[in-house]
Amino acid sequence: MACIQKTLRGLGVLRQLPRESTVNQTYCRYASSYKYLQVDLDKKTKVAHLTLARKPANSLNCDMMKEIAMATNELDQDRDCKGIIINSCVPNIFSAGLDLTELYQAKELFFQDFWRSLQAMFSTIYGTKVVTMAAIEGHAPAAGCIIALATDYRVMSEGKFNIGLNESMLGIPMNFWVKDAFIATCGQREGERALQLGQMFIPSTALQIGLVDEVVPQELTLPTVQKHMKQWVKVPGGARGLTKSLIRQQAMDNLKAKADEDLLIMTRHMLSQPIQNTIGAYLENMTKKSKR
Ligand SMILES: CCCCCCCC/C=C\CC(=O)SCCNC(=O)CCNC(=O)[C@H](O)C(C)(C)COP(=O)(O)OP(=O)(O)OC[C@H]1O[C@@H](n2cnc3c(N)ncnc32)[C@H](O)[C@@H]1OP(=O)(O)O
Repeated sequence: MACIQKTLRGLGVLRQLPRESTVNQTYCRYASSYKYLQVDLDKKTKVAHLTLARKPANSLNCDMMKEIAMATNELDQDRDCKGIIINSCVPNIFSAGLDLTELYQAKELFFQDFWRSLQAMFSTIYGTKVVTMAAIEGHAPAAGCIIALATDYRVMSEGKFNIGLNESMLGIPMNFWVKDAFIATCGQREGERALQLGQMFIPSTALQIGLVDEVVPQELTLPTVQKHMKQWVKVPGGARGLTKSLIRQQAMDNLKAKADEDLLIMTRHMLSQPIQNTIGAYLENMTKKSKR
């Protein structure tokens, strides 16, 4: 917890977090606190479900990313929470990645807030001591994939879904902490290939390269994650949590140390005319596609 708070403070996000909620004995303590999430903590199992709930595609706008960081931070501090399952209430879409409508023609100040919120969302999930798992019941491109990469265990549904980091296909260069998270999960060779090509993977290939840990029929995705979570939370939390920190601390420290530099580089790239043109064209295509 101290580690996450230090990082969030470093990223300038902690001051935006709400004060710790007052403890009450309700079953779902967090249920109505968020606009774009449903957060339910089961005090018996000590497992929370953090459900992404921004229709139509769970595209991640600035406020939603802040909410995800806040909710994860709140659960991280809750003695009644040992595990967080991230899933989606949008059929066939885990998350469509960053909200491109907010990135298009963004003002610099807004973009900075947006990018810091992305950094905070990732580092809060990546750095929490509690067990985190993703139930990926549909598409998970770009920042959707980044949320999944931040967790400890990923189960994806069979089907015509894609997961991966397609940024270079959008003309957008990869940044260091996303690259590091991908390579930590899939290895150097896959990283070199997949990130340069901006490759998206169908579930079976994602499984082969280690991007997800299991692929199951869609209706079994959440139950499978719940089954694994039950096992993981039985491991003594102190030892497991410290082991997790030991493994992830270096990446957390790097992100904290280089967050401002990352922001500067991404501001320059993302607000540049060529990338703005690409995002504009991409949005136009999506609008045409959904009118068809
Ligand atoms: C950009 C910075 C990069 C820097 C590199 C560092 C790493 C940064 C991290 C991440 C970068 C990103 O996340 S960029 C976003 C990339 N996302 C995508 O490329 C996905 C785009 N969407 C899709 O491919 C598809 O929508 C889908 C496969 C997710 C689902 O397809 P489906 O056919 O089921 O649905 P529709 O395409 O009709 O979409 C429904 C609805 O949602 C809107 N939508 C979808 N995606 C986005 C989005 N990313 N932002 C905003 N809006 C989105 C789409 O327009 C439809 O809207 P309408 O119904 O209103 O038309």
